[in-house]
Amino acid sequence: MVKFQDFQLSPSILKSLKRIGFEETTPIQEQSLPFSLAGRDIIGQAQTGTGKTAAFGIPMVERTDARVKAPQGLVIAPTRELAIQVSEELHKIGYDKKVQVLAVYGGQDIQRQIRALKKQPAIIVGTPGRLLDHMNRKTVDLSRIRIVVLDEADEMLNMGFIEDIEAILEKLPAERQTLLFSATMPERIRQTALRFMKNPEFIKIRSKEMTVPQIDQYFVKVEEKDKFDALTRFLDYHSPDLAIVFGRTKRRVDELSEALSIRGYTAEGIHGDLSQAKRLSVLRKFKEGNIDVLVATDVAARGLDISGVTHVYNFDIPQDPESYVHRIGRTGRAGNSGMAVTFVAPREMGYLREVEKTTGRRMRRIDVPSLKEAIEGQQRLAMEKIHAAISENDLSLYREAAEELLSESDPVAVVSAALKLLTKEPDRTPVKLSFERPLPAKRTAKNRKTSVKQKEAVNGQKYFRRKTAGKR
Ligand SMILES: Nc1ncnc2c1ncn2[C@@H]1O[C@H](COP(=O)(O)OP(=O)(O)OP(=O)(O)O)[C@@H](O)[C@H]1O
Ligand SMILES: [Mg+2]
Repeated sequence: MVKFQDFQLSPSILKSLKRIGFEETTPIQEQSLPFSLAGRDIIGQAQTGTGKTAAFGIPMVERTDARVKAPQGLVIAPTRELAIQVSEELHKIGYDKKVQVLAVYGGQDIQRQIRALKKQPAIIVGTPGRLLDHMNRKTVDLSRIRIVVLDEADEMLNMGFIEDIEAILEKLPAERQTLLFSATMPERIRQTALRFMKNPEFIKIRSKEMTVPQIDQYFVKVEEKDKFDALTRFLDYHSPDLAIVFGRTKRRVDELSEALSIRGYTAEGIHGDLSQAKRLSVLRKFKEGNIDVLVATDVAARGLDISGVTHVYNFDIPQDPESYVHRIGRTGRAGNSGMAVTFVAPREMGYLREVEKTTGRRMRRIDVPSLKEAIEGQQRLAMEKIHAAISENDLSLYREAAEELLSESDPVAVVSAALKLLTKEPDRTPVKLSFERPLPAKRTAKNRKTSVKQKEAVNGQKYFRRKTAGKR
């Protein structure tokens, strides 16, 4: 058991960590801190939800000098929501050291950001586009940056972002420290990364699987047209506390959240075409539990740390294995357990096997729950509500009415009626979803005859998707 006290950290940082409730290090923190605190460049790879933010946040706060009136630390993150979240965590770690942290991201009033940047915060967390915007306007001074972090590094060095990242890194002082973190790090991206680093230490937390063991992973084979009814069956049967449903496109997300609402679920969607205010308000409602189901594109796949997410449903199978790892990693965080169910159209089995090959873990096949199971799931929920009401409430005002009911009818009939009223029965209101073509078949052992042309089509599409992915 390694504690933060075992490292050479400033007393003010130890005090902040204690306030946050961090005492023991996670493996990535334990293994990377000796190098990062010594000023070394690092490529750090560790599973989702295992504390990579603090692994780079601690050395970053440690290396900033609150007396120097200039930004000294820079974190670049792929989405606005993640930039905000990371800035909040850095603020907590730097609280007792009085380190100022500012998030700059698109969709927020730029004048306001310019005013905040004038105060010379010690640490800036930003999305690439907005950072470049400030650099071009000369409203940010990066000449004193001593440490830069690419969070979700493989995504940042991929096609959608690489040019922006290069443009930003070029302008930073050469003698800076560079840290890269992600749960995934494909070899070709690692090669790209080396271009920006000085003799980096590669720290990979050794584990058999790329995903955390406490996420139960399942797949269900289902035709495109049957997917929505299958999803509602699962939601009824599992009755998740908080669930995220991932869809492939923005249109898909809009239609799914609409359709779920029609069937009585509290669901809302999040994707890159919504206003920033809307994105943030949806996310806030989800965190507070005012929405049970968040429907999202991959914009919510990486880095977001929302406690209480018990289930992830891949309504559409992700196109590449890395995306799968990050999506399901929204559950099972910080040692909690979770469940992930991936919907696979029959011709998409090749993608599933590819995911399994990358993660090193097999998904178990399950069937769509029956109507009976779906009702049972909701009944269980109603029963839990009754149990909770018994233990948490003063029911004395209800006793007389209860006794009256029981004297008039069969007790089992009374309770059955009460349960029925409390149970959300499966709803089959017809809904309309646009047909979304399953991914093109992948070459698998069984399917070796796929032509080169078809393979190129797959790759071409992948490239295209990646390119547009940058504009989320
Ligand atoms: N040393 C620690 N002790 C207890 N909890 C921790 C510790 N370090 C981090 N956590 C908590 O673990 C959760 C996950 O951390 P974090 O978001 O940094 O994970 P991550 O590795 O960056 O995941 P992802 O790959 O999804 O971005 C957070 O809620 C964080 O507060
Ligand atoms: Mg993270």
